[in-house]
Amino acid sequence: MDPKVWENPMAFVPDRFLSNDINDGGKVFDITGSGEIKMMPFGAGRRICPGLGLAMLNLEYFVANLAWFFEWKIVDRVDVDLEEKHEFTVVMKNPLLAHVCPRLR
Ligand code: HEM
Repeated sequence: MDPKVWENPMAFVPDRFLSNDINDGGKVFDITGSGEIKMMPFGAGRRICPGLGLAMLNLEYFVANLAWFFEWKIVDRVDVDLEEKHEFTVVMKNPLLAHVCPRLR
């Protein structure tokens, strides 16, 4: 992949969360801010969230279930737009529109 795409924080490159370094063979993305700070949803340092491990397990389970039980489709003629805006936190400028249907068993 072109490294310039990788460096653009707005580009849809979920693989960036597999590694801190595209050449290191899949080391896990550091969300603890112990090396460099790229993303620290649980804070960093001495007061880092002690529930980090529990929260990550739950989030993976939650997202896996959303993908397993529902079919997700974008709304016709509305592209996914990753542009952001600053409110209390950073949010999507144009919220994601999706059709969500239960998968038939
Ligand atoms: C997605 C879920 C969660 C997020 C995003 C989150 C995020 C955070 C953040 C940003 C802090 C502040 C860290 C700092 O001051 O540097 C924090 C603190 C804390 N979190 Fe979480 N947390 C989550 C889940 C949990 C869970 C599941 C528990 C407990 C079971 C927990 C317990 C705590 C406690 C006790 C603190 C205070 C730590 C201190 O001040 O020393 N959190 N969390």
